Order: sequence, then structure tokens, then C-alpha cells
Amino acid sequence: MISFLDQKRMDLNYQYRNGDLFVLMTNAGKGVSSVIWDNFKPGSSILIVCGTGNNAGDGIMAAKFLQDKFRVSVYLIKGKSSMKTDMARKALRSFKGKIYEIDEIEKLLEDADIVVDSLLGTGTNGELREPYASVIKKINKSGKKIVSVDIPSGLGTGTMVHPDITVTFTDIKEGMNSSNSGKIEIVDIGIPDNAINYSGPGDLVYLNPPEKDSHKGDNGTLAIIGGWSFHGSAVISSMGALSVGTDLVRVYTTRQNYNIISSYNPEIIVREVTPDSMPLDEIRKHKAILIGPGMGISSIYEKSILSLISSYDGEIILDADALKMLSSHKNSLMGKKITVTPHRQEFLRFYDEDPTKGNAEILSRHYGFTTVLKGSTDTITDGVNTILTDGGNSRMTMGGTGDLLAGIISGLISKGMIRLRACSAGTFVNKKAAEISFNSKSYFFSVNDMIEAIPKVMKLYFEK
Ligand SMILES: NC(=O)C1=CN([C@@H]2O[C@H](COP(=O)(O)OP(=O)(O)OC[C@H]3O[C@@H](n4cnc5c(N)ncnc54)[C@H](OP(=O)(O)O)[C@@H]3O)[C@@H](O)[C@H]2O)[C@@H](O)CC1
Ligand SMILES: [K+]
Repeated sequence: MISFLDQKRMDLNYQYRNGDLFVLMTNAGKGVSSVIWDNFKPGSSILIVCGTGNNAGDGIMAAKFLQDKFRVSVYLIKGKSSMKTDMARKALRSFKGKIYEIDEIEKLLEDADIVVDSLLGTGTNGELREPYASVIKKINKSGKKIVSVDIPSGLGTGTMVHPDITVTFTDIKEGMNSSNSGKIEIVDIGIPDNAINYSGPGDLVYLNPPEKDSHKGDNGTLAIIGGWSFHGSAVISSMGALSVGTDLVRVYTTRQNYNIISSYNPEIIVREVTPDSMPLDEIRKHKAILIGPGMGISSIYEKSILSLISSYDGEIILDADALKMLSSHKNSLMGKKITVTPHRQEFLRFYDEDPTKGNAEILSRHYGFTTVLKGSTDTITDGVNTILTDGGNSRMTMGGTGDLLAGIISGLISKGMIRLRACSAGTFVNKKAAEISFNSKSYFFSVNDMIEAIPKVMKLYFEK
């Protein structure tokens, strides 16, 4: 089952790696036409009713492949000049048949035996606007055989097409069933593995922009427990979280490092704690807690960390020293909302198994964790779904990149992204920031350069 957002992710990641979607659109058009060949008499008259997006493009491509055996006309609900996407325009340019754009649709519906519904696909948002709602009602009333492309137009809204057949691509879409979609034909349009199982800019579709009337804290609050031994790690994680738009980041650290961390950036709120006594009530108010960056390990910290974890119901991200400290307490983490972000050696120490994709999946499945196994290719898994993040460069072996990634991921989780999505988007953003830094400074960029590049990456790929 694919949600509309999953499909958007796939589209964006496909384009990022493979170029434009025209091959897929062509395959989609072929798929629709072959279902029509199989189900209807040659020579019938087909009206393809098109909207303005890529769903329309699929219908137009189907029109091309149907022309040999059927009498085909294309109707554009908003006219040629309103086609929204490059791909739909390209499909339209390639079609050499009858196109209607101003005529009344009633007459065209009357003359048709089969109506292909290519009005709206997975790009639908909100309740139906005109002229779509009226045209959909007319199609339903026409009494003609209806074939919907990808989804029945209007699915998920108050008004929708009621098709006899829906030809859907790759997998069934969220909300579709045989009572609202007729006979469902699933067509493989050849989406490659790299658009599904690898992260990319599309992973950011799951991040919501701040609501207009939202308040301080609505867009992420993160507590970082760390910086007790190495203040720099806590600073870098904080900057990672702030750069992805987290509202509030509080670092809970020792008296010794309080001033150093505070003076680095006034946006980082610092609270002084002793490792064996922490203001648990205050810490628990955050939407997520990142434990570990620069924390150091000592048995006096262990008790307070364990009681924090056991008394907190929110999202917990464990990195670096927290992984060392908690390797013998994994069972007590079961049932909690845990993300672990080990590099290879940390994974080995934490799980006592080789740092492989398979073992990361077993760890996640067994304990219910989401795992980010960091490496030249990052493995992100919740034990059921696994996503890989490649890219970046070998300068990322410098100190601090792991702290930065932990901060980015924690920030995204605190903003409400689900764990697996936050981890795949976060690893993508982190590696992309390294690529941008490499372009300007070659092997000589620093973590600060990456911190500066993160908002640029976010802006470039954040689509809403
Ligand atoms: N990876 C794959 O599997 C592939 C998928 N592909 C295909 O792409 C399809 C998704 O295409 P997409 O993203 O271009 O959106 P799509 O649904 O055609 O139209 C969006 C337009 O509709 C409108 N609109 C939106 N909401 C509305 C509302 N409530 N009420 C009224 N109007 C509304 C709005 O336009 P406007 O009205 O503003 O002109 C908006 O711009 C997908 O279903 C599949 O068929 C293949 O081509 C290739 C590979
Ligand atoms: K449709």
C-alpha cells in the first residue's frame, strides 16, 4: 500500500537519481492501454478526461497507444495552456490526435463508450475545487464504462469518480478498495530500486512546515544530555537540531562546561546538572531527548540516565557514549521509542555482532529500535523497512559529523517526523551538506561549513 506522500517521495527520488519521469509516464500510459485492450472491444470510442498534472500525462500517453485500435479523443479540463508539469506538457506535445478544451463535456461524454479518468492522481490535496467536482459528477452520471488512472479522481474527498476499473501503478494507493475503485489492476511501471530503497530529497516530504498560528515549541523541543566530558559534541548536536528548524534546544551539562556551551550560540539554552542529579520533570517536557554526545561514561551517570529513560514516554535518541553505557541494558529499552545511531565500532560494542545491514535489521526487529548504522553508506532500518543513504565524501571521517547527524535526526524527530523518515531524511541532509561543503572547500571543509550548509540543503529540497 502506497500513500500519496510515499508516491511523491518516490517521484522526487526517482528524478534526483534518474532524470525526468517520462519513461515512467510512458510505461504508465502503456499499462492503461493494455488493460483497455484486454477489457474492451476494438473500435470503441474512448474519451480521455485530463486534469493538469502528471495523472493527465499518463492518460495522454495511454491515448497515444490506444489510437491504433480505438477512436480516441482527449479532453483537457483547463485547456492546453494550464498543464502544470513539464512531463504532462511533453506528453501533450507528443500526442497527435483529437484534443478538446473548450467544448462542453456533456456532448463528448455522450459520444463515448469508455471514459478514461485522468483528472487527478496522487497530487490531490484538500477538498475538490471546481471545475473538477462538476466534471466528476457528469462522468458518474454518464452511464459509460469508466477506467480510472492510478486512483479514482477525488478519492479521499467528498466527491469522487466511481470507476469500473482502476489501473494503479506499482501498488495499491491508500484508501483504495474494490467498492470505491472497481476492479483494481496493478501495473508495474518499472520504478527502480534506487527510488524506493535509497534516501533522497523526497524523504523531506514527510516534514510539515510550521503552521501559521503555531507557538514556540510546537515545531520541536529537544533536550540534549551530554557535553559533560566533551562540550564540543553537545554544541555540534545542538547546531544540527537548530539548523533543521527545531524551536528549542536545551543542553543539560556540567557546571564546568555550562559557560563554554552557552557562549557558543545564544540560541542554545543550557542547564547545569550534575550527572547523578537531573531535573527529570523539566527534561521530560521535551518532545525528544538525545542522550550521549560528549557525555563520557561513568557509573555515577548510569543510574540517572536509566531512571530518565524508564520514566519518559517520548522519543529517545541514543548516540556515542550512551550506546556504550547502555549496551548491557538493552532489554530495559524495549517498549520505548528508541532510535540508535551507532557507527560501525559502536554497533559492534552495543550489539556484539558485526556491523552489517542484516544485523542492524535483526537488532531493530528484536528490540523495536530504529537503527542508523553510519558508514560510507548509512543503513536505516526499523527491522521491517530498510533504507540506504549513499553520497557524502571521505572528509566526513572528521570528528563531529556523527554528533551533527545525531542532532539533525533528533531535531527532525522532535518536529514530529516518524523515526524511520527522520533518519532517512536526516542522513540525506547530512551527506548533502558535506557534498556542498566539499564543492567549495574540497577536503578542507569543517563541521562548521556543514552546519552552514544544512539550511541551504533544507531550503533546496523542502517542498510543500
Ligand atoms: N512514481 C509514480 O508512480 C508515477 C506517477 N505518475 C502519475 O503522477 C500522478 C501524480 O501527479 P501529480 O503529482 O502531478 O498530481 P496530479 O494528481 O496529476 O494533479 C495535481 C493537480 O491537480 C489539481 N488539484 C490538486 N488537488 C485538487 C483539488 N482538491 N481540487 C481540484 N484540483 C486539484 C492541481 O492543479 P490545478 O487545479 O491547480 O490546475 C494540481 O496541480 C500519479 O497519480 C500518477 O498518475 C506517473 O506519471 C509517473 C510515475
Ligand atoms: K485519476
